[in-house]
Amino acid sequence: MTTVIKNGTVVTADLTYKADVKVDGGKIIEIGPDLSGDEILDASGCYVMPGGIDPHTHLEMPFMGTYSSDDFESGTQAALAGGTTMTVDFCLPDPGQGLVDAIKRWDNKSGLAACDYSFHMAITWWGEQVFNDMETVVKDHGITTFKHFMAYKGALMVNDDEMFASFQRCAELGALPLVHAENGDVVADLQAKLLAEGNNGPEAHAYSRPPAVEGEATNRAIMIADMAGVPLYVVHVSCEESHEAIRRAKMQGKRVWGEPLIQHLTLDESEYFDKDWDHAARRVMSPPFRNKQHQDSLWAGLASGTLSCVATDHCAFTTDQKRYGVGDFTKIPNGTGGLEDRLPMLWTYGVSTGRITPNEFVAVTSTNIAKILNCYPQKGAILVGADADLVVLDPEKSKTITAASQVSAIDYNVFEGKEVKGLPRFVLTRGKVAVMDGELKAEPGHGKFVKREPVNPVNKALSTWKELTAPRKVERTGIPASGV
Ligand SMILES: NC(=O)NCCC(=O)O
Ligand SMILES: [Zn+2]
Ligand SMILES: [Zn+2]
Repeated sequence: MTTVIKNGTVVTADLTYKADVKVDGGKIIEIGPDLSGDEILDASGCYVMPGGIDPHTHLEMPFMGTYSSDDFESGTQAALAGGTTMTVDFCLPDPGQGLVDAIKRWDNKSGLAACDYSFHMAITWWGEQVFNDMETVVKDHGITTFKHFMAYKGALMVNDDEMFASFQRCAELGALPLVHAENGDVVADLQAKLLAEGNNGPEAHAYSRPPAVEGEATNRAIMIADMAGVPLYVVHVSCEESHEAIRRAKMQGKRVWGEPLIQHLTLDESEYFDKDWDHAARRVMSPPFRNKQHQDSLWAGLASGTLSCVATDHCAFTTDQKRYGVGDFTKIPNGTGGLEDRLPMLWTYGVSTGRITPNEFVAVTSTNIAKILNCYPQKGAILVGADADLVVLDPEKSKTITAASQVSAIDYNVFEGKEVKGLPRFVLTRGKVAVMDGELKAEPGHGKFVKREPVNPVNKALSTWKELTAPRKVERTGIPASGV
């Protein structure tokens, strides 16, 4: 059966034009005027765009003594409700656990995904098995991105020598390292000091993670990636210090990409000073929300291209789970939600305000990450042959965000009360209509794993240049006899 999206304006990362889009067998089969088909979706007054790709989610993630409350079933339905048609989740091996073993757990969890998804693999410890498994993960499982936590000391954190070893392995395999950039040693010390002083509320979470610890770690990761001859992707860039490091690296010709979150772009540190403990704790995440100057820096990065993708880091804990940390802020599970709200919030606070253009909106919510993750143009494109992952966005449709009306399984929403404009009229996931006239019709189990190929052109260019400019032994004749 063919479906035609009619009378809309196609908006991609680089073009805006009037055309109908015809879909069959999960793929885009034709783009042009006056198309006919079995099912017609009227997109009058709407923009037809590639579905959002959220490169950073933690669904049913075991973390800080509990599990994040949105699983693949509720999380991917929330994603579709907001126009996101692909999520990339993090596979987390336990200490000492093999990487392939960890994938099995994530495969088991993802069976009820309603939209397509892929995985990043986290490097949570280092050893021969990890070194060997990395090749299997890339070649047999199509997971080509490896995350390194520079924070969460005593849990997920890896040290510089482990990171350097892993980055070099990524370079050999054509894979891409990712970093959570915060200096975990300094954070741990600051946490202990704050607690000892009786500073145990959620605001102390922000005090323990100042922008400087993020800036230092970002610089360090960039240097290590440069030494290893590999590109680098920095997740949840929240401040000018980290953005500045990425900006400088880019100007030096280094292949470094930065990912701000919709939360950091639109919510600020004043949330932690709220008198209501629950309100503040619900917003505890790492890195924490920052002030307006940092937000301006992130917006400028999106407009100028020094920051590349907007994600959510969706890691949703209920109020009861957050209360594990009453009396000790270090025990508040870190993470917030956003999957359902990323596109409408970015449209409202980015496009409607003139901070970014509609084409830039598509670039930072979909196309850029599809290219970085090497799944473009299967994903992130409106082209014949691409997957029919599409969002038909009505720029006039508005709503007030409330927890009561959300799809996500948690009992609050960090964007509660925000008025947003620019909502999906239709969402298609591989050709299947998951949002029909604004109503969610997602089908748990429809989602498929997206396998990715290693060695994208950036890795290849970088390794070619590194090899060409590598230090070389000087061949000499007439070397004098040793003085000994
Ligand atoms: N960001 C956060 O606070 N929680 C999720 C885990 C992570 O990405 O650091
Ligand atoms: Zn993180
Ligand atoms: Zn995360």
